[in-house]
Amino acid sequence: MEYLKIEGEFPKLANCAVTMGKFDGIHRGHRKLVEKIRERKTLGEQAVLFAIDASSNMILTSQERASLLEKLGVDVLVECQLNDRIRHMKAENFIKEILMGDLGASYVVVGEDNRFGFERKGTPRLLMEFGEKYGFDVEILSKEMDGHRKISSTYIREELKKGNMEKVTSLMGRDYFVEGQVVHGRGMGHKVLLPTTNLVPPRTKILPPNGVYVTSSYFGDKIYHGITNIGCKPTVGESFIGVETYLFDCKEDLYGEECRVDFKTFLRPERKFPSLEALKSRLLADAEDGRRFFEKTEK
Ligand SMILES: Cc1cc2nc3c(=O)[nH]c(=O)nc-3n(C[C@H](O)[C@H](O)[C@H](O)COP(=O)(O)O)c2cc1C
Ligand SMILES: Nc1ncnc2c1ncn2[C@@H]1O[C@H](COP(=O)(O)OP(=O)(O)OP(=O)(O)O)[C@@H](O)[C@H]1O
Repeated sequence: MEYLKIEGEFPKLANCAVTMGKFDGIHRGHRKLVEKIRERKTLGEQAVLFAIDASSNMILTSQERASLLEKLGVDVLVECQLNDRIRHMKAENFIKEILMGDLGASYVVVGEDNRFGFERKGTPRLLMEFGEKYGFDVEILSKEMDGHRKISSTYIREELKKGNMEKVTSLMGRDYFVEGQVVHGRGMGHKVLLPTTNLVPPRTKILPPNGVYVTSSYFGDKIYHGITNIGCKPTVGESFIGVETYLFDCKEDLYGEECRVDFKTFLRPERKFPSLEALKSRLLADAEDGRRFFEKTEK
């Protein structure tokens, strides 16, 4: 996949099947659109996703989004900040200059409530009108629903903030995850408590509430189940919010390895314990809860 981060001019492409939007999370709705541009590859078109990039509070970092889109078969990811040029461009000019002019769109697919251009005046209907006039295909998709509510990045962020990981998984069609390199903690874990892997989550990423979660950690193809604390370890005091996992039945040294932690369910809020012994007995009870979760789901 070509990953183009636009600073100024757009690239000149041709014969493209394009979808566009903010695309944070690549949730089930987004994937319907990606599937459509992928299908058009059989007609010799390139599958192009035009994504407006936000810089904070993201479900996925830009890099995580890019690697998911690559796996889903997108040929070109065009990523652009919501800068003054884009913000102030009239919807008609956005279609003519960027979609038709730069991206050479022969097909455009968006969701039924998609808005673009200055004052968000661009609509699916406007795209249809231009498509008919200038000869490119336009498809408008109905929204993928969760009961009566449309699936959206906003909805997923709300559920993430509540720690409702089961709902997040169902809306995304995949578990929420945090990726990073295993770094050294203060070493107290394996000396006094339990051995753990520590990750520093990316700054731009939205995190569920501080607390303990049942998780699966991936190191390449290798998977370990476990329990993860998100927080600043109030019992011992840490200055930043970390993601710290106790992996079940793991004897390996994993420092320096790249890891992805998938979140399954919330167990309890993070707490300040009166002693490390009290924390340790809670951790052992949490681990039992975590193991029971997997015993149930893997039956
Ligand atoms: C599953 C899990 C749950 C945890 N829960 C808490 C907690 O509720 N309160 C707390 O202060 N620290 C909690 N911790 C963090 C411990 O304090 C931490 O493992 C210990 O301080 C070792 O940190 P270190 O690796 O930086 O030495 C938890 C850690 C794990 C792995
Ligand atoms: N549930 C859905 N079903 C089908 N298409 C969707 C769905 N959600 C978004 N889309 C479409 O995907 C593209 C990108 O959507 P975008 O990320 O901008 O919106 P969103 O997911 O609703 O997020 P937000 O809550 O930030 O508005 C748009 O064309 C949009 O209409």
